[in-house]
Amino acid sequence: MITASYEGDALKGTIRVPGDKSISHRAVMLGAIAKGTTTISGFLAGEDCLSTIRIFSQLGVDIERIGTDVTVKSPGITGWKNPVEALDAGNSGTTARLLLGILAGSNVTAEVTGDRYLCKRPMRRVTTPLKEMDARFESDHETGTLPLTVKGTQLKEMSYNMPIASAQVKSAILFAGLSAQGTTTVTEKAVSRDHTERMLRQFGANVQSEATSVSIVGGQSLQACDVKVPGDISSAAFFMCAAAMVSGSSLTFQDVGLNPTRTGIIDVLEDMGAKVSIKETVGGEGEPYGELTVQSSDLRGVEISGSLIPRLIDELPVIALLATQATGTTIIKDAEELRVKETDRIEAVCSELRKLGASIEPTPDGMRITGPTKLKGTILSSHGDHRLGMMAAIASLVTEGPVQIEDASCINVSYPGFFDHLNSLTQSKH
Ligand SMILES: O=C(O)C1=C[C@@H](OP(=O)(O)O)[C@@H](O)[C@H](O)C1
Ligand SMILES: C=C(OP(=O)(O)O)C(=O)O
Repeated sequence: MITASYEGDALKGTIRVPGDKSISHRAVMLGAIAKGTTTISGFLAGEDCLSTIRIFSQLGVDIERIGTDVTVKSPGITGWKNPVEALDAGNSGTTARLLLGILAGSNVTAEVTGDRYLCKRPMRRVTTPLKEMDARFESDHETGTLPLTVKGTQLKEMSYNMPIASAQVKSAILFAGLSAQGTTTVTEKAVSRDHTERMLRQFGANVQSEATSVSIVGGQSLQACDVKVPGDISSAAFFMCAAAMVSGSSLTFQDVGLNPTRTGIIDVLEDMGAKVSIKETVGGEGEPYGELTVQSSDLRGVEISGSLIPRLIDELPVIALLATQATGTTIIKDAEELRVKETDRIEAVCSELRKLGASIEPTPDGMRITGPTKLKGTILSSHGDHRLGMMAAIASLVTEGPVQIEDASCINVSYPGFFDHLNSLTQSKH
């Protein structure tokens, strides 16, 4: 149990959040598919991305990590070997789903598993379309969940209309398409994060994007390269929301990722009345990043829905907290995907924020929050979900009395050093 006691502390200063989780996973994966040496700087050494490193090491890729610098030396996908033990993705949905797509067209047979949370999350969203490409999966249960055995085989092309906006599903199919015969196309209902497409191009692949469709020609080989990972805007979001809601705050984020498919949080903060300024340093085909400053302000409730949802899906727990401090009602809809994350984030966010006295109601595809409410500290559970754990810690900035957090160690999944940053930014006597 961790006690978070930061009542009313303004956040001030400059922060560099750890590397982007989605980009770190993909850098290791593409480095492992390409033959040769890939270097990664700014890698996120959180538990999820360490699971990805461990798995590709088991497949025979030589991966060395010193802090946030990683070197991937690979014989290329055709040189991978069958792992002796199951590939354990831990808590990481991204690792598991992208891996299923990559292994489907490899010449490896492997069992993929995960922790007790991941083994409950749906995998048919990737295995069903991959089977249309002739992928082979075996399991001794009918639930469509992990553990699953993949028997790599020659895949065929496919055109797939995705029923949900999910970068994990899109990426799994694009990775399978890379080793399939012919051209594979995926079409989304709304654009999800495009890190896979951008990084495939960085590794020399020809990937065509048009509106909500992405196409890849199979049989291309990738060229190892150097990848720079910017700071994770989904991690920064916790402190962005904190700075927006605690009076007297002004916080600057350096080298934070500003990929437009991820910046929904900035749009929402601005809509709610927060002061945000941006200095973009790099654009173009790689990953845009830059400097961002957030200052506190009076906030108002807003509606968050439609194509905005995939651009801020992981930020919704902390946005719900923020909405408790805004005047009026915030409505989050079209976000049913929250129900199949590390936990059911609609039920878990509502039940934890209610314990603090928030006025928040779950709906089938989101939540309704009315504010502003003066919250009161108590014991909260992370439900084993890193984003819930960080939401609870940030809540303690606006509660009367401390928040005690059960099972806070899961925060290391995406944000190692989170409490060190919180302590240094609040500059109080912690
Ligand atoms: O592709 C990715 O790196 C991710 C995609 C999102 O999941 P979905 O694809 O399930 O929406 C997101 O929630 C997850 O944290 C990371
Ligand atoms: C949902 C998340 O990740 P994943 O799906 O990779 O477990 C997350 O980081 O909030």
